[in-house]
Amino acid sequence: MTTRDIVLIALFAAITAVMAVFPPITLPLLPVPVTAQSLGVMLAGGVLGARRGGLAILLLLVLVAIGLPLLSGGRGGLAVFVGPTAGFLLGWVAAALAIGWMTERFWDGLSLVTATLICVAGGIVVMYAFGIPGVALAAGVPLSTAFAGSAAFIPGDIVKAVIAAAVMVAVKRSYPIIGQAA
Ligand SMILES: O=C(O)CCCC[C@@H]1SC[C@@H]2NC(=O)N[C@@H]21
Repeated sequence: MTTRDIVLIALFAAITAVMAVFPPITLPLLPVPVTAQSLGVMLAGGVLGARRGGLAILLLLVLVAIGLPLLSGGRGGLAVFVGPTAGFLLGWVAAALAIGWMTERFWDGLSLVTATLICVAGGIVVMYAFGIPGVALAAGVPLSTAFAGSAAFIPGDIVKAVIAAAVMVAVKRSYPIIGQAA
């Protein structure tokens, strides 16, 4: 781990935190907001790779846990880790790791299409695999309701996946971080 790695990890934790300035939007069925922060998660994994991307999101969650109001709506503190969005928060780390791992694996041929598919696989499939059971458990709703309620996030998350993919491809061209010697 170099000084540059630490700076990049802190930078992407900060970028994801800043995305909390967009007000949370609540949809019917579930007490889980639409948030721009899942875009930060995709960017962390897709630009930094698995290890640094996962650490960036972990750092953000540690700062949230110690009470900083870095989640949308100015939320923070330990309570969020037992609330209805706890599964999604855990899924953020898993998603950054998965997106980072897939980006490293497909680095040489990375195109807008590949990067979008990677962000959808990590930022929707992996993230929701943690979030849906988490919200069912914490909010006391059936898994089917958690599943149906979460489907409403998909269109927005696909838009975020395309934006993240465009950034990943642009960064790969101009300032590649993945695939570089530390
Ligand atoms: O702020 C929180 O406590 C976490 C919110 C998690 C929201 C999830 S992330 C995936 C899905 N897409 C969204 O826009 N919202 C949910």
